[in-house]
Amino acid sequence: MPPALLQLEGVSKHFTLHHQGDTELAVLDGVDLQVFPGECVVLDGPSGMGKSTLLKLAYGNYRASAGHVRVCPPAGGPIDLTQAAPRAVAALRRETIGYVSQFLRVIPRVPALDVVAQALWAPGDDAQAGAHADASQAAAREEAGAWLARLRIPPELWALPPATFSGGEQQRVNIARSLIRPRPLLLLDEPTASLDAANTQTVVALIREAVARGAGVLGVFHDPAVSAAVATRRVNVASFKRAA
Ligand SMILES: Nc1ncnc2c1ncn2[C@@H]1O[C@H](COP(=O)(O)OP(=O)(O)OP(=O)(O)O)[C@@H](O)[C@H]1O
Repeated sequence: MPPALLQLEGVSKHFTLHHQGDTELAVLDGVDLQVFPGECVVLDGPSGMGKSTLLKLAYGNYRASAGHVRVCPPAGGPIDLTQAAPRAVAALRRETIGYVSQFLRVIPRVPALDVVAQALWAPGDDAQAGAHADASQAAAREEAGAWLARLRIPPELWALPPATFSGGEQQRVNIARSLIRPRPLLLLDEPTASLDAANTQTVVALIREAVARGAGVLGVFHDPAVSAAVATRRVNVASFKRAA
């Protein structure tokens, strides 16, 4: 069996609510979970159980209160996000982990086409001049255009910054930006939440294509039909609760 792309071992996450007398909120406890290449693990469980929190732990947005969160990059051994330096986390996010949330973090004044194409540029490309950087940026923009077209963003919007786009348009730009680079591990937090039926089907197809090329996917889907269409395995987050 190939090594796990993501391995959570004995992971707990508690929040300290400082504005409520430092009350401890225990959200996840004893999480043992692995994601392997070529599978789509769907996280189930009632609202507020900790599904998004688990994805944020796997992306390094939240630091685990206990345990280990290991991500395996294409070259080299696993890296423990609970101990990794910020530079190592940034490299993992660039090359190994794709994360789609419901919201696009809008970058002011950057056209939608470049918001997507930038995910393909080599680090520093945007600061470099010269024929090589120009050619690689042109190729990245061409590929970005193909992704935006597939996700039905009209070409007249490509040159505009997405700040004024509709919620569904912003979400599709976000999906294109997060998936255009074929990273091995994808974390998807309700990626179809504000999409119409046609775009939802496109995203289902994109997820299946990623799994078929060997990516490992860990996702949360509000729509049971989407979840059924992509899941190869299900894990109920309610099982990661401390016994009362
Ligand atoms: N940064 C934070 N600070 C304090 N509490 C938090 C924080 N993030 C999440 N929580 C709490 O952790 C619990 C789990 O939240 P989370 O968003 O992970 O649930 P979920 O299962 O994804 O819910 P839903 O299905 O409604 O999206 C909630 O009670 C939430 O209030």
